[in-house]
Amino acid sequence: KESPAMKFQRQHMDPDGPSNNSNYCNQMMRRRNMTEGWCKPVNTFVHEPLVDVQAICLQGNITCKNGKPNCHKSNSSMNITDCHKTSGSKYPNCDYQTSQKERHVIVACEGNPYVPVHFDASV
Ligand SMILES: Nc1ncnc2c1ncn2[C@@H]1O[C@H](C(=O)NS(=O)(=O)C[C@H]2[C@@H](O)[C@H](n3ccc(=O)[nH]c3=O)O[C@@H]2CO)[C@@H](O)[C@H]1O
Repeated sequence: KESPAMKFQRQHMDPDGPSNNSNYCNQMMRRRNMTEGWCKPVNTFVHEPLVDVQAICLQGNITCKNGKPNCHKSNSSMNITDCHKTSGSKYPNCDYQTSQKERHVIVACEGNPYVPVHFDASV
């Protein structure tokens, strides 16, 4: 069974990216298995070293969107790519818009070791 930490890495980590090709999201959403059963509507990939994203758990503690107290906001902005399902996207042909951004990242952390398990937002 995939752990929450490994699920976070599968869904949100791409240190080697971004390739600024407009097909990045179409490729990566499939490759990371987020187009099975449905087209996941929104997904962000973070293009920073895993250790830097794990370090967010030690940074600004804030309330998550769901009201839980275990979210943390990165001190500095990070290289990310937002993938948004297009209006024309029809399962199983999931189609995404690829947007490269520099944003502060907000993740939820859990466990021991205390690591990212959920991507909450970017600001
Ligand atoms: N405080 C917590 N503490 C611990 N765990 C917590 C906590 N909160 C949730 N989980 C868990 O996380 C799991 C999960 O998949 N949550 S999810 O909301 O659907 C994820 C969102 C995100 O993937 C994506 N998105 C969204 C915006 C954006 O900019 N970028 C972007 O990528 O869209 C998704 C839907 O919004 C679920 O098991 C839930 O129980």
